[in-house]
Amino acid sequence: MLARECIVSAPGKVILHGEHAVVHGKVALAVSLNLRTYLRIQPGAAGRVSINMPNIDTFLSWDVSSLHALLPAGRAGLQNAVEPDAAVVLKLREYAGLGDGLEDTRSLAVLAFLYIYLSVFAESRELPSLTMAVWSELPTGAGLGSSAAFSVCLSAALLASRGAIACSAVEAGQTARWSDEDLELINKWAFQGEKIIHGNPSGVDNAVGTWGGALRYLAGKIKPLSSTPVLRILLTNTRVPRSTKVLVAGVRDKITKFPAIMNPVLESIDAISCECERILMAMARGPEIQHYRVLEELIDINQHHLNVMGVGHPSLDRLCQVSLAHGLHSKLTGAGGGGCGITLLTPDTDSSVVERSIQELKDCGYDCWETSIGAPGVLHHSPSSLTEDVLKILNSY
Ligand SMILES: Nc1ncnc2c1ncn2[C@@H]1O[C@H](COP(=O)(O)OP(=O)(O)O)[C@@H](O)[C@H]1O
Ligand SMILES: C[C@@](O)(CCOP(=O)(O)O)CC(=O)O
Ligand SMILES: [Mg+2]
Repeated sequence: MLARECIVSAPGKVILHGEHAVVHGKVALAVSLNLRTYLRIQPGAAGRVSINMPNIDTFLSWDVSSLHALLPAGRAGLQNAVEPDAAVVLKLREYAGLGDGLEDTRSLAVLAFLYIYLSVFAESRELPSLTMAVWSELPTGAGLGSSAAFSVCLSAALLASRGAIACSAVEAGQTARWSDEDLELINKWAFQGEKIIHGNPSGVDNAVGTWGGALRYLAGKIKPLSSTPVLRILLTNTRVPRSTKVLVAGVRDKITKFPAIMNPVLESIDAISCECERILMAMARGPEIQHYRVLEELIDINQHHLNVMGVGHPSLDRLCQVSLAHGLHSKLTGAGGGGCGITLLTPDTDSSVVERSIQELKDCGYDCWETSIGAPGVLHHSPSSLTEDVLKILNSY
């Protein structure tokens, strides 16, 4: 059996407030980014499954017949995306030669692919031969949700290829969205991919990757923030590598060790997200400079909380100091421990201040750029809707 061809993309995200706390049932506010992950599935060489992930320098190929032995027992059906079972994940690790306990970039990506591929096709009589290529504009492991964009793409492309969600041809030069029902299913399976990569994800990143735009996320409940003001944000990548899985586990340990100390911090972050949402709504009706002053204070308080939770890093402290020297307020975004931070630009920020801040942050060895937020969620592409660069990369596998 050959897989159907399918090209998809999904955006990264920025968490304005609520990272980590959202894993423990608190509110997070997140917005999609104009940086995307692109993934193409093609009918591959007969009897082979090949995956090409140039961002992480990983190129692997297996015999379909050998993958059959890995099909999970007790198949739950496509609508009930099942939690990755530890024994199943261990079996996949052994099969792919990844060894137990390996949490590196490549292992997690390979496991996420194998898990979603085998689960999505578990009920069909045959496993399809296919070639997958994935390319991302997002930095990997930097807090911008590359794992979720990857998981959303995997889920959408494999479900479409299986015929479980709509997969009709997209007109030349165009992209298409899926129905809400299809998006729900994409999101469910992407969440399972995130579970492999993050261990214990909240689901906010895959929700943004699936639906795009700005949203409020609380314990699995997604509320689109329909009327938000246009916010100008600087993104800074400290380029300090870190793993979301390790950082999320560290926060959980701290909460277990010091519940009476950490729970009030989580409550406070929840209140920050709620206050931020209230201000954003008021700004959508008529922005005033005082609103920006409140947003700046909320950023500062939250950054202190994130440090208390143990997910700060000297590189992020430096970002906050450099930007504050120019009157700008920053906090980490995503899992922290390095990776990216956001800086709020306000209407009274002079363009020369922005330019000087960007230059000073670059002088620290960081990447820094003004971003645009609110991109569409997962998209189905015609090949001609892709830029030449992306098409060239996907076509080379
Ligand atoms: N383009 C990609 N190709 C392959 N794997 C990817 C890609 N982008 C992300 N991943 C997977 O996601 C992981 C990074 O996820 P994570 O630590 O959550 O950081 P973030 O989501 O902030 O980028 C990588 O280790 C890798 O397994
Ligand atoms: C820390 C957390 O809140 C966000 C992680 O985002 P990222 O993987 O660092 O992009 C974890 C989660 O919500 O699953
Ligand atoms: Mg992630």
